[in-house]
Amino acid sequence: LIPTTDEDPFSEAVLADPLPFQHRLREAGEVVLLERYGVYAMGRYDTVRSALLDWQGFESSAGVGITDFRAETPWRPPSLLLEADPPHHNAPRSVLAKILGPRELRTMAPRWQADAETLVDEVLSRGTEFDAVASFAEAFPLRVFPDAVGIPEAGREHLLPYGDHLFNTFGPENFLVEHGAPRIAEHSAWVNEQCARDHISPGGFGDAIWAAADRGDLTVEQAPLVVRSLLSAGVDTTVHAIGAVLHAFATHPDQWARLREEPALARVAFDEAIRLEAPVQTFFRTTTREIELGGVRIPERRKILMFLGSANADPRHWNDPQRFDLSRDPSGHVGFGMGIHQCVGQHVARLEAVSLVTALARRVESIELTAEPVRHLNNTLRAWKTMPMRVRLA
Ligand code: HEM
Ligand SMILES: CC(C)Cc1ccc(C(=O)O)cc1
Repeated sequence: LIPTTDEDPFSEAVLADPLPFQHRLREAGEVVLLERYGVYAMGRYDTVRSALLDWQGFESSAGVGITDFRAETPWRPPSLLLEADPPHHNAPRSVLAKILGPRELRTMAPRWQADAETLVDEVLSRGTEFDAVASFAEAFPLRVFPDAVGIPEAGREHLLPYGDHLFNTFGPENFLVEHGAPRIAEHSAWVNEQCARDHISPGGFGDAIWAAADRGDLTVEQAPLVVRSLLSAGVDTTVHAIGAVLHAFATHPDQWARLREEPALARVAFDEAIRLEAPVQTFFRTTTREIELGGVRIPERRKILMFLGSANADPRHWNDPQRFDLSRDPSGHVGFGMGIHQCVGQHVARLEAVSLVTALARRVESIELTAEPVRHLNNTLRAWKTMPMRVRLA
């Protein structure tokens, strides 16, 4: 007998507060049939982790959204990394892994740290009360990342809405997808234009991708799509990850005090916030054969919804999972995925967040919320729209 539920994980209520649904999902079994969509779901840590590692059984090339690319034409050409499996996945992945690796980023660390201090000084010069989303979570990634990719200044306002719609399209065509549909052609046209070689300035990530094509590590047809991956995956995710870190510290003042005593804790704080808040909550895989899990026989070619946020909050694997605790070892969390598709940009994201948090910790004694923060709803992302904050200067 297959555990089933007729709940809608993409409803406004569940997207606004997914924890109660995730608890019911974990309790219902290892694999649960979501009747409303005819797809299967998994919310426990062990099950999600093993499915992510089994890329042969649970493939990405049919898309990581609810639609099966074999049945429906995707709204944009599939990603050569996210929506590809070995062997096609291999070359684009190894090219990006080299470009976005921790060693390559070492040259950017001092520059991003200085940019973060400049931004913090600018914001604090205007006062000690502000909206942390607009002033920091959105402002910092948009200040450093497009320049690091090497795209022109004009039109960067297309980046956030492009990514927001992309992440919505991983879910069903609900109110959120309808909201973004009218302008996505315009955002998409701009994003695709920036991936062309003549829009990329020398020295950045985009230039390195085109250099890989010159070397023959990529074809010239693949290069623009690999640049598109950076513009698709590298903006909204870091914006909402920084929002998650700031929200975690603002709601756990004792952990902010610990960070100020030991600034090196900024790195583990980033991963602990990603574990706890999981800016990327869910995505799908597609079964390539009949798979039996938890006594449930999943037919082949069925979509499986992986709940990363739920896995990161599973009490079967984590002690006191809802606590933001800098003395915890968050390694093994699935907030960046796991296995061959694990986030190739995580070091970029970590460097952005650590740069900003370190700059704040130098100047700010304490942070607190001055009003209830407001959620930004998205079918995939867990995000804040506004986060009213007050700081006390050191
Ligand atoms: C904190 C911010 C971020 C989070 C939470 C995040 C999360 C993820 C997750 C969960 C995956 C796995 C997707 C899957 O298994 O299907 C992934 C893959 C990926 N991410 Fe990130 N990401 C972040 C930042 C970035 C940044 C800054 C970049 C680019 C600079 C990036 C580029 C990618 C790419 C290209 C993939 C596909 C990798 C592959 O399929 O081999 N991400 N990310
Ligand atoms: C969590 C992932 C779904 C984020 C992501 C988005 C887009 C791409 C791409 O390659 O376009 C890669 C990764």
